[in-house]
Parts: sequence; C-alpha cells; structure tokens
Amino acid sequence: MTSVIVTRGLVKQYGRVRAVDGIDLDVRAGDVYGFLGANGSGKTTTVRMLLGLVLPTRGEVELLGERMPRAGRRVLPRVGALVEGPAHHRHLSGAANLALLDAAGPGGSRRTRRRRIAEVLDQVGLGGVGRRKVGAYSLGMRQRLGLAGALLRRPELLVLDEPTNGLDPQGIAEVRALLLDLHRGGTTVFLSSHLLAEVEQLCSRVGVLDRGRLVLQDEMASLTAPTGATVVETPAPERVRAVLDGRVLGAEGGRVVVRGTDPAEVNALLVGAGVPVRGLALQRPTLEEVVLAAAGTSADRVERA
Ligand SMILES: Nc1ncnc2c1ncn2[C@@H]1O[C@H](COP(=O)(O)OP(=O)(O)OP(=O)(O)O)[C@@H](O)[C@H]1O
Repeated sequence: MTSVIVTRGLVKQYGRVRAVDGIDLDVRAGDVYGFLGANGSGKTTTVRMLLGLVLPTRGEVELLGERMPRAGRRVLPRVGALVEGPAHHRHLSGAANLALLDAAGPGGSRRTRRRRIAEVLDQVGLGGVGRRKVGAYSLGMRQRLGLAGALLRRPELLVLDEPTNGLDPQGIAEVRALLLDLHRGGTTVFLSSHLLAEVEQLCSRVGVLDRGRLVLQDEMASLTAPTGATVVETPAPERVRAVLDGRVLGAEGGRVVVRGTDPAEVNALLVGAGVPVRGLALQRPTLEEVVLAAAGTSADRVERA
C-alpha cells in the first residue's frame, strides 16, 4: 500500500510548549484517516507542518512521496487543504473568492476555472448562493466554501483540519456524505477532529494524539475487532450462568458476556436448555473504549458527540 503522508519523529516546539512531540504518521492511499485529539493536543500544528505552513523543529514530512516543505510547489497542487478558520474576502462573492484562490495558486487552469468553481460550489451545497457576498454567509457556509476551495484542483489527497467545525447536524451529515463520495472516487482523506463519533462514522484508519504524542495508530477494523467473547441479551441472566458455568466473563443487567466467538453455538446451548435469548452478538470494543485505554484520562477531553 502506498503511503501518502509519512512523518518521522516530527516535533514542534513553541518556547516551552512542545505542541507536537515526535510523531510518526502513516497515512496510506485510499484511507479515510481520522486524526483524533482533544483541543490543544497539537492537531492543527501537525496539519500546518504537513502542508509546509509551519516548519518542524525536528523530524521529516513526506507528502505523496516527496519531502516537505522542499517539494511544496510540485506536491501542493495535488493536495486540497482546509486549515482552521479559512480566510475569505467578505466583500466578494463565494465564487469570486474561489476564482482568486484558484488564480493565486499553481496548477489551476484558467480555461476550466468557471466550470470547476460551479462544480465545487454544487458539491458542497452552495450552488444557489455562490454569487452572494461572503460577508452574508453563516459560519457553516464559510466552512463549506473553505471545503470548496480544497476541492478546486480535484486533489488526490485532502487534508482537512476540523472540517465540520461550525456546521449544524445537517451540514455535518452533508460533509460526511461528500467526503465518503470523494473517497469512493479515489481521493485519500486525512481529517483532524476532536469528535469521536465523527471519526467512528467516517474513518477507516485512526491516529490518536494526546498532548502532542501519537498514542495509537491503526485500522479502525483492527481496533474494533471482536474480543473473543459473545454478548447474550436475555431476561434471565442467572439461567445463562447456570447453563454456561465457567464461560461467563461478566454480566450487567440483561447482558451477559460469554467466552466464545460462535454466537450460533452459544445460542444452541441456551435455547436447548430453555433459556430465553433476545439477542446475540460478537463483542467488539467501541472506539471510545480503545481511545480511553490508549490515552488514559486525558481522553476524557475528546468529545463523544
Ligand atoms: N504559534 C504558536 N505559538 C505558541 N504556541 C502555540 C502556537 N500554536 C499552537 N501553540 C500551542 O501548541 C499546542 C497545540 O496547539 P494546536 O492548535 O496544534 O492544537 P489542536 O489540537 O489543533 O487544538 P485546537 O483543536 O484547539 O486547535 C497548544 O498548547 C497551543 O497553545
């Protein structure tokens, strides 16, 4: 699998504050990578270093196989970026802002500009208001305009810092659908977030940042892989214990956790003994449990919703 973002021992020191403390990121082609961390854990600083907007104190960044910031002119036209609080000209329309942005950077062909602008405005749901002045946009609309700017060059990699900040639940759902759509079309997505649920719903790979350190990095499917136990839902937990003596790992209310990875086998034993069973499922840890285990109590500052 090709790596599209690699960092080695990346450090950023601001005076006494070590904002980023030796992280080794590995983002692969085709990932939707969730970079999860509480506010102040160093996400924005990392994203800025990836894009060459801030120089690392130590360590290396490779973007699409090339060293940053050295290869920025070659690499950045292939990368769409949205970094905290995108700046816009308030007295110009959304479309005019995108035209300026496209003209300012390398690689945006003038011939296709109008068409690309109309396309990305539609993609982010601003098709109807592209001619309105940005000063009249809500925070959510400005965030979408930032996202439209990131999409202008049809990038193969998107680097997004908190892309759903300022959006209402419907806007969040729309951005999520858009990102999944782009991903299906072949775009690799790297997004930072302080929201567990957002990362859980969207991402195939997760990195967890805790006070500047990368405490976890793995595929979502491995992190939430079955634990080797089966959860039985039953109105008669005591009878489950009686039948499966020795295999019961724990019980809480009507949920009994039983050793074994074959729910059908557990079901047959219980039903055979006349124990009522309402539900059976392989036990999997939630992302929240995994993050708490990796980051300890400081993960309490990662928000659930
Ligand atoms: N330019 C700077 N000068 C001094 N300290 C900074 C600077 N930028 C960031 N920091 C500090 O580095 C740490 C990490 O900040 P950063 O903005 O990267 O975190 P974050 O995870 O993106 O948080 P948030 O989601 O709140 O933006 C914080 O302690 C912050 O105060």
